[in-house]
Amino acid sequence: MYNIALLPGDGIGPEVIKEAKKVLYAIQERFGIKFNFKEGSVGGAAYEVFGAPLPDDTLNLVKDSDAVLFGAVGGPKWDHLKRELRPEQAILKLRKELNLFANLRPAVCYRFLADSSPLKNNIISGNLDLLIVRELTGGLYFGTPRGRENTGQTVRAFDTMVYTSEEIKRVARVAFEAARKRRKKVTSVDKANVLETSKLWREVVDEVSKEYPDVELSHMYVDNCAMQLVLNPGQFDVILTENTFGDILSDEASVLTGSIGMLPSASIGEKGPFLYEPCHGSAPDIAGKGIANPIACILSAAMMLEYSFDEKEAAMCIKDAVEKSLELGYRTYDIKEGEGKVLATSEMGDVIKKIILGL
Ligand SMILES: NC(=O)C1=CN([C@@H]2O[C@H](COP(=O)(O)OP(=O)(O)OC[C@H]3O[C@@H](n4cnc5c(N)ncnc54)[C@H](O)[C@@H]3O)[C@@H](O)[C@H]2O)C=CC1
Ligand SMILES: CC(C)CC(=O)C(=O)O
Ligand SMILES: [Mg+2]
Repeated sequence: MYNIALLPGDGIGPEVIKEAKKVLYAIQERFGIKFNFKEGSVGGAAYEVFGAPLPDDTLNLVKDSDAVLFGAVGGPKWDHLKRELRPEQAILKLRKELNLFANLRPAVCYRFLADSSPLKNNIISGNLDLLIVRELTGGLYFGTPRGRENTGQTVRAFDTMVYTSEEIKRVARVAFEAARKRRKKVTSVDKANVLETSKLWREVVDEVSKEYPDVELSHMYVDNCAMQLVLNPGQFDVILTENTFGDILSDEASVLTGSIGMLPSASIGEKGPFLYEPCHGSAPDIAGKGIANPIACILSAAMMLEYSFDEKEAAMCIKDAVEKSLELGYRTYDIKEGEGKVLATSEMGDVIKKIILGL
């Protein structure tokens, strides 16, 4: 029996979590794996009830679980709040509290979705399979000092980017280990021509690479990487990068897969519970309309089965069912093309569930 903390959050978070749960119940039925779901309040939804984006009860629930499936947090309703109270602090705190220092974001363009990619006329289209390994608990999102000073003449705002060699080493090892199971190529992305943190990043990654002589390492500046992703994404196997760069580059990579609604993620560390979440946010522009693409969240559940529970067959079953649904022409609005069958969020979940159950 696996204890799973479900944290739906805000906007489309609850809509996509509902579909992932539906799919996990189908897995339970087909494979006899038992899931015990407990739901926790997080983000703006938690702020409204408890006055805090990550209440103690939710943190305790998470710490007592075997894995966490997270929806999304945030929205314009809470944009006026001071930073500590904003919904986004919940996910940052969870990552830090659980020491989830590596975020794996696989960007795969499914064959049947190649026409949805803006690169459809590029020879690479339909052949995109890269993994972004993003450092998740350091860098700009956590560095201190941060704040504001009003000098009377102007307002100064500042954030700090800090990395220690240990932080770089441990996430680099995750990237090299992942590359070993893939096409054995790591591209480390930084801004070492300008930033001191990036200079250290490069030195440490070079050092770690000596432990992995079978893996080819290259370095690339982040601005060039942003361009290369669009120009020739097939050149990448594993992209290793720091927190902010990885956040931005993965949203960019998601478009190559057809939509940000297709991109799952796993946040891992030395020991669980690990956290799984779609790469997208709460999408306030489509929230409540029942049109969000649930596939990123469903594939995040598949990553949970693989990374937290080693249930490889069940994980593969979800991935195959997603691929089959696309092959059959089912689409959500964000990946629609031509005359394809455009489904609502819950209908897409139903299709994937039925494929898993062979119905
Ligand atoms: N991990 C998290 O909880 C994250 C939270 N956020 C928060 O989410 C809120 C909205 O942020 P945005 O910058 O608008 O990013 P977003 O990812 O929520 O949305 C960007 C665009 O992608 C579309 N989109 C996102 N997910 C989709 C899906 N599953 N299916 C179809 N279309 C989808 C949205 O409709 C929107 O047009 C903000 O408050 C932000 O801070 C943003 C990113 C991550
Ligand atoms: C919402 C943020 C804290 C981070 C983000 O955009 C992400 O992790 O993708
Ligand atoms: Mg992001």
